[in-house]
Amino acid sequence: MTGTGEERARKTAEGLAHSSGFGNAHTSEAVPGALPTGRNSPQRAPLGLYAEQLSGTAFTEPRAANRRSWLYRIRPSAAHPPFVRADNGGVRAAPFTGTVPDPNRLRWDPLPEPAPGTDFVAGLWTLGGNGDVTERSGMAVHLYHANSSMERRVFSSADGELLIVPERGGLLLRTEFGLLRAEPGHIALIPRGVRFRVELLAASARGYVCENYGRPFQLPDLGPIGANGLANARDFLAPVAAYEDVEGPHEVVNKFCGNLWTATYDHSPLDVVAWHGNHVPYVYDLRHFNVIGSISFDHPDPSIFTVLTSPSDTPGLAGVDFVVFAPRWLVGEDTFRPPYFHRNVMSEYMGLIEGAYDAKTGGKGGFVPGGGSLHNMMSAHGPDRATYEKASTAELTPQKVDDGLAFMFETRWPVLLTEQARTADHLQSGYDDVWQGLERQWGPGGGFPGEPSRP
Ligand SMILES: O=C(O)Cc1cc(O)ccc1O
Ligand SMILES: [Fe+2]
Repeated sequence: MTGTGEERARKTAEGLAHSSGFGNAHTSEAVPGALPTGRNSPQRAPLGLYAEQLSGTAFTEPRAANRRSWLYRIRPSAAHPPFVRADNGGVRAAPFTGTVPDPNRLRWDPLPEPAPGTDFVAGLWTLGGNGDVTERSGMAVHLYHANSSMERRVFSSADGELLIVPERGGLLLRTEFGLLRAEPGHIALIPRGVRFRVELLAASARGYVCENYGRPFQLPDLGPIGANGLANARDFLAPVAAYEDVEGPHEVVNKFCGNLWTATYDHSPLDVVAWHGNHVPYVYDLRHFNVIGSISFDHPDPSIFTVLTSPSDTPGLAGVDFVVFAPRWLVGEDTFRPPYFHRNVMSEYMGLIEGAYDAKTGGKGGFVPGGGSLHNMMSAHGPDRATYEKASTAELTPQKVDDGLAFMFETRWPVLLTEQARTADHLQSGYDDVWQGLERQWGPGGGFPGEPSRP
């Protein structure tokens, strides 16, 4: 092969084939006849392959929730030497007990430049989270900043599902199920336990990861919205089978109960020639999100922007929701149109993929792409002063909000910080100031010009 790794990866990523539909019973074979028909585990799997089941839910979970796939591979995953502990780098896991839970509103700038040769795994940096990996509950917020492709090395998390949100630089994900390309503006969803290698499609790559320790993400119910809308199932793209038949050492990095472990296989573990099932990775282009909103008055709660939800045992209470603030029209009459002032029992981590967010000022020291904010349980937040002043006096003509793409990981439990997040140089100071100067309007002479004030 010729060309740089980056060029090779880009060529491979072009024109990828997919199998579409969230939650479908997908089937795929890279070689005709590799996928058995009529049964999962024939006495001898076709073409000398080994059959292996990968279970994402307990065998006995209800059919609607059950996730599993059958993989037909050159060597069974079981053929490996012992895993040994590896350096955790910037990766941390729940329970997050390293810092005192902090009720303050916090905001970070983007991660600093990584050292040369930092791949996706080495570039992972945990901000915080909640729950407990050993109990399969809660979530973690990670960020990544990488400048190198993974080589002869794959990663998987036994602790949770990985929802990857690229902000800068495309990723080619070589998974056990085949190839996916995730550019900024897309999300990638890697189910628990699925092995994958990340190759960069640009000189560097930056983004966010929600590690969902709880029940797998699913599309939210639509209730009165009807049978269509928000994220449509057909826009989620699974890969088609594509296998590597490569001998020689390959490092498998396994995140298990919070620590990184590594074992060296003597062949590529991405050797799946055919597969079928519904425990599969996906990419989804957030531009396909069908935004629903108010066409009369008032600002609806952002739950209408839910792309994916990880339910808990309590109906309507998510372990974590992934919510996107995509381009949309605002037409509400007599309405304060940006996000309202609020205190929320849920905790909100927000990131910005591009442009600006309509509740916050961008630019240096503001809410910027690659940065993030944390508004923990019951912390008071909402539009900053500049946004409030502008929106409360704006002329309410129809307005297109299309200068940014923001998202939120909204979780049922407070997000507790890692020590590295609490002490990071890129933690902004003075975030509280954005709500300073919201002067009283009540009282004689107060109120808006031309409107009654208290006598
Ligand atoms: O705090 C935020 O910016 C997120 C958010 C957006 C919105 O439209 C309503 C509530 C909310 O928490
Ligand atoms: Fe909020």
